[in-house]
Amino acid sequence: MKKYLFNISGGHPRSLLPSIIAAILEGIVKIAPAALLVDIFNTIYRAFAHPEQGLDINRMWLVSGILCVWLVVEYAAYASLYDKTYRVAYSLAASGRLKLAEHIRHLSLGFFGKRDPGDLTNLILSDYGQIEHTISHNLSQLISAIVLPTLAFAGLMLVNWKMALAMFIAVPLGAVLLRLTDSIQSRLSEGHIRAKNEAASRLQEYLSGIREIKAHNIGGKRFERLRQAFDDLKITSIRLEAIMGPMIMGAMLLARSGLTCMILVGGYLLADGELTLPVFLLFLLIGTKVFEPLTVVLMSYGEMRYSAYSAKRIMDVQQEAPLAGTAGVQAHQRITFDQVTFGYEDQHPVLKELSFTIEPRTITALVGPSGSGKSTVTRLIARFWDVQQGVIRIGNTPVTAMNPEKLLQNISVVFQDVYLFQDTIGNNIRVGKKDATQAEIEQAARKACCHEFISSLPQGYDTLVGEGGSRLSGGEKQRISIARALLKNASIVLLDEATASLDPENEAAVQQAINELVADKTVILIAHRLKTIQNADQILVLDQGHLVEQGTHVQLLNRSGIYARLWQLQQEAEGWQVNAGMNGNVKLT
Ligand SMILES: Nc1ncnc2c1ncn2[C@@H]1O[C@H](COP(=O)(O)OP(=O)(O)OP(=O)(O)O)[C@@H](O)[C@H]1O
Repeated sequence: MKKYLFNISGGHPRSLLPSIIAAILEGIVKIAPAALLVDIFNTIYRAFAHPEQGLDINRMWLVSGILCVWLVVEYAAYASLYDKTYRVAYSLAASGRLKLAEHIRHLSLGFFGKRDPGDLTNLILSDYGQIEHTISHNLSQLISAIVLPTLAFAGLMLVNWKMALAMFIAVPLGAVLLRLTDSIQSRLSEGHIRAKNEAASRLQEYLSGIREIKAHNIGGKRFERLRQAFDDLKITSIRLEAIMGPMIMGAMLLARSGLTCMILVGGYLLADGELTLPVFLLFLLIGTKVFEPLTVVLMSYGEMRYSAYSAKRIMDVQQEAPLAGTAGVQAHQRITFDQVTFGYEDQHPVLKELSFTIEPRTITALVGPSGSGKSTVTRLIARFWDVQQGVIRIGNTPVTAMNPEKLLQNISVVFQDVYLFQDTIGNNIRVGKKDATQAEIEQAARKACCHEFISSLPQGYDTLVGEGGSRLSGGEKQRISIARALLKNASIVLLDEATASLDPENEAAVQQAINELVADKTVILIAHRLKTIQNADQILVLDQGHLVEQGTHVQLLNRSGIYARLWQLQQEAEGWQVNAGMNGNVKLT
């Protein structure tokens, strides 16, 4: 129970205290009128036993009056309970969701490789939703189910212990039966959450890949994966209800069988004269009232177990260690790779014993075949992952000792696939510097050659871009991301050259924007077209994770190695021209 409360409260069980106290008070308020009912029974019984005295109508008025006033007290207790539980439930879930999202941001990107996006979405939305429901509904029911029977048991023991024992004798048996189902429930909940995550991931894949699905006409196949995921979800949902339902029902009926037991015992005690009729009626009345919350809580037992599993999933992610490091970062420092070996999976290194130095304020180009590890080098400098062997230093400090946030303040990254937030263009540029003024934003946009096209839009910088920037062209998105980087003005620039897929006009604009960005910076550039890096201070040639050549453009050409071969190939490709004849045939010359 303690661990359950600890987990569902996100490690802050004290925050549940107001709602627990409110639930206990509400339980007491609910059971208290039972004592008045005894008095009414007695008054009526006396009137029947001694007809000559008649019914004490004044006492009936008095007790009814107190019961009326008590309704107001009950209302106040309910209102306080609702206020406390809903406030706590929604506050805990809201702050927990944000805390978790913030925590995830501090984890290495390796964490995201292990989890599906649907899994993480469900974790933040659905698992917290489950906990929200448990705190707002099930927790007060659980407290009622503990408080009411306990108080009733204690009180009734004083009235007639045999009847009290008979009434409650089966409750522990029901509880034991329920405990026995715990491991089955956990396994079923786990399977259900897994199926839910898979369905969410497949749905996300289907929706985000809808363009490719249409273009390649693969709807049927992809839809099959989606259908399969939803089928699995249906099967696990039915299995969860079909197996757990009868078990919970069984426990519930077992617990309630105490009522029958009590009626039998009461019959014998009445016959022996050990029990008076009013007391017997009192037991009957309280019996039905006490088993009510117990029944309700047993009906929600499955939900509570499910939320315990949701809470465990959340706690597991919260316990993932964020990237460590506290050291600050100085601008314009040398970057050193010293015998660096790294693999996304431990057994498969993609960079092998890599050593090189990048001097401040120089341009280093990374060249090599696809999959040789160029992007990985840039990701390691930004510490998206930590290396397994060797060390990367900026100045004399290993990046693993640096505070990841401070490190990233010193780095501008321009990816090939630009992601824009669903916000205005101005705010997308402001990502580079939170407190930037409109003038600074426009200045950065001018340098990045995008001010003109932004100004030509009807709402200018206030134009909303679609999700991921879907309403802008590739070149426009590139320039906006360069404007962001210009505004950030970090001393290290990691650049994935992206001009290859642009039309000549956009390419020239993006190239001009890049030239503005890299001035006086330490630049690490992933180069796909070698003609753009002839003036780089050094070129590192990677092949299957090894550094195979290093030097300037001229030095590497003279070595007649891989770089010279790649250069030759690209020169030949540049010489080709596409001539489309009148008949539409395409000819390479
Ligand atoms: N997130 C990841 N998880 C697992 N493996 C990865 C991941 N990213 C890249 N890899 C693998 O690491 C290797 C190096 O990839 P990397 O992206 O660094 O190469 P690259 O030289 O930049 O390739 P390209 O020029 O095609 O972009 C490849 O074999 C790739 O499949």
